[in-house]
Amino acid sequence: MPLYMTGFGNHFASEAVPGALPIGRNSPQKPPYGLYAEQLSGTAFTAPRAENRRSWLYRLRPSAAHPAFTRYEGARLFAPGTVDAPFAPNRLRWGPLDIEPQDWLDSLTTMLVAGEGPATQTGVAMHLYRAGKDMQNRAFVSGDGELLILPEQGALTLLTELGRIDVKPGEIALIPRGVRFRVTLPDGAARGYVAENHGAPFRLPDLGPIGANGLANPRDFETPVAWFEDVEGDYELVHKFLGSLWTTELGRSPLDVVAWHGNYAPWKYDLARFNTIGSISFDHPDPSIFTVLTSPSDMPGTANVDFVIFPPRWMVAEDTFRPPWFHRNTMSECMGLITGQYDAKAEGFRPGALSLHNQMSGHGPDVATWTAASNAALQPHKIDGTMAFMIESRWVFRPTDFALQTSALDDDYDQAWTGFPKAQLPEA
Ligand SMILES: O=C(O)Cc1cc(O)ccc1O
Ligand SMILES: [Fe+2]
Repeated sequence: MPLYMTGFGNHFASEAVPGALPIGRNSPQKPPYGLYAEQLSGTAFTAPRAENRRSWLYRLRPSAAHPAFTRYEGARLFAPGTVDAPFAPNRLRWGPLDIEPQDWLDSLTTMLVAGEGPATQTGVAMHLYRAGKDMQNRAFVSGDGELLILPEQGALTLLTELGRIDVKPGEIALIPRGVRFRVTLPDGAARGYVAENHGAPFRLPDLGPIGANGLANPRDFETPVAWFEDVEGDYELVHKFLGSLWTTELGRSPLDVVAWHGNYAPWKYDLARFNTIGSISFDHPDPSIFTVLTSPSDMPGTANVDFVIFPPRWMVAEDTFRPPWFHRNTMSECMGLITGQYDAKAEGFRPGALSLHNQMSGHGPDVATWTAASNAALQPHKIDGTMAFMIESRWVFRPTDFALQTSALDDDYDQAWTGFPKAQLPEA
């Protein structure tokens, strides 16, 4: 069982071998045991202290020691670029994809990309994974963004440079940009979502009048203690860089960090710990009250990407249409479902599915949901056994070729909003 240290963005210190972590300085002339000191910077050296993120790693060999990268030919559906042709403002929805025999890396399938991407450090990409075997003797790293991993089926073990994380459906994990890792599957197969954030690192949202507590509380984020594998021999490293994949042969495991300290580290979080807040009077509040994490952009209050969840919660609002209202939004909304049913869609949105409501496209409850909610007795009611999520961005999402061509694409999604009766005005 991996061990964890708690707190979002804390300055941690951990050693897998006693005496491996230098005390009182980052880069001694001779680190303990001949380890190599390496700084991993997740923000500019000069970022303000409250935003500055970096860790110091003490490893068996420097990560600089590797031959040149060449083009990686696996993971053919991962990061292949988006469609250049004019893209209609249609609402889109995809059913879940089947699990494949590949490992986690090769199963990654890019569906949507918002923003310009890694070259300008803006936007977010939505990938799906559907893996059937362990990653062995190879590791992956994204230089393009941090990876927010959302399991939907099957647990994952994330073996990272900074430690081991066990994560299962209902929990999420984050691998910072530049951290190397491999994935094994304790349940033999796994499926889920990955949001790759190309912009500013995710942080907890401000709470404003909510106060000092609530939503995702910092103490519930768990970062693993130092762990390493001492493996010599064939070992591949696949590196994602500017949207394409590159490979090199290391001859050793890159997961060889014996000790580390700092505040740039992977973590996991159990979504059941989210302190959900909602209306106790009337009206359906804006879903920003469900923000778990936010990546700000240069426009105040306008996220590069927000990660928002729709957890189990009580509905008690009076004289209110309780489900999400009809709306059009300058932000673009991509949604997924971990378990249960989503309260805006009575039908057709299954766990593992994905939906897209881009900037200014009209959406909201489907006809069945609208009919039921307009006539429901407004007793206190618990929405239970569900976990939907939204990746919301100020940038428009564009689909990949695969996303537009797969048979998982629902060719009838507009049907969700047909058949609404016309409002009846009083006779003049
Ligand atoms: O479109 C959606 O289903 C997401 C959403 C949920 C909600 O409660 C309010 C607004 C909103 O965009
Ligand atoms: Fe919406």
